[in-house]
Amino acid sequence: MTPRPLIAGNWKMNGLLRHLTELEAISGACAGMGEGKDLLICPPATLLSASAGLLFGKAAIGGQDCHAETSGAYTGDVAAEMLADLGATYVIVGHSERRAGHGESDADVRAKAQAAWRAGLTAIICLGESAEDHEAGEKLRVLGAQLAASVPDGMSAKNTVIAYEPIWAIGSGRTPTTEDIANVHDFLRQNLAERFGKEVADGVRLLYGGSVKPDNAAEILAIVNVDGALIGGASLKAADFVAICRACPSSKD
Ligand SMILES: O=C[C@H](O)COP(=O)(O)O
Repeated sequence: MTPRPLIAGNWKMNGLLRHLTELEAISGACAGMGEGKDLLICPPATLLSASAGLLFGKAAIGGQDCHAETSGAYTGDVAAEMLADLGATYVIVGHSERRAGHGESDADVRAKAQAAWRAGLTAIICLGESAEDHEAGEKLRVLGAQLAASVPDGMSAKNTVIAYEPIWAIGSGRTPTTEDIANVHDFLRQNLAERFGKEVADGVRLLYGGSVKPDNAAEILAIVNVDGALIGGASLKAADFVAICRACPSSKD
C-alpha cells in the first residue's frame, strides 16, 4: 500500500488579509477533493487563524517554521505549540530558505522536528542540494547526509513527511528530469528503510518541491515514490493550486 498523497502549499512571506479570497476559492473548489489525498496550506503565521476557519474540513493548515523550544525569551519566534493552538497540524522545518537565510544547521532542523512532534504536529522536513552539488555529482551524498542529520530518531509515517526540494529548482521554473526525481526518491526511501525499517519507510510521504506548476504536476506526481508535492509560487493562486490538486492521483494502488 502506498502512502496517501499530500499536496502542500507554502505561501512563504506572501499574503495579506485581502488575499484570503484565494483561500475561499480553494476551499470552495476542494470540497470533496480530499477523498484519497490530503491537502495543506501553510500561510504566513499572521494568517493562520483566519485560514483555519476558511479551510476547516477542506484542507489542513500548517506553519512554515517553528522554534525548537516550547516557550521563552525568543523575540519574533513561534513555538510549535502556538501553531497547534491555532489549529495547525503540520509545520515545515529545514526549508532551504531557512537554512540559507537564517543559518539553520541539520542539528537545528532536527531539534525543530522534535519540537513539532512534542506539539503533536507532523514535521515536513526539507532537504535539497545546491546547483553546485548537483553539477558536481554530489547530490546523493549531500542528501544522504542531510537526511541522516535532520531526521530525528523516532520518525514515523504519522509524525514526519520528507520534502525533496533541489535548491536550484525553487522558484526558477527549472525542474529535474523525472528520472532524476525518481532516483532521488528511491534513494531516500531506501535510506529511510535502512535506518527505520521497511514498514516505516514505506509509509512516510516523500514530497517533491521546486517549480511544480499545473502543466508539469501530473507528470511529477505520477513518479513512483513521489507521494505529493510542496508548492510555493503556484499555491498563491487558487486556480493553479486547485489544478495541481486535481492532477494528483488519489492513490497509486
Ligand atoms: O516550499 C516550496 C518550495 O520552495 C517550492 O517553491 P516554488 O514552487 O515556488 O518553486
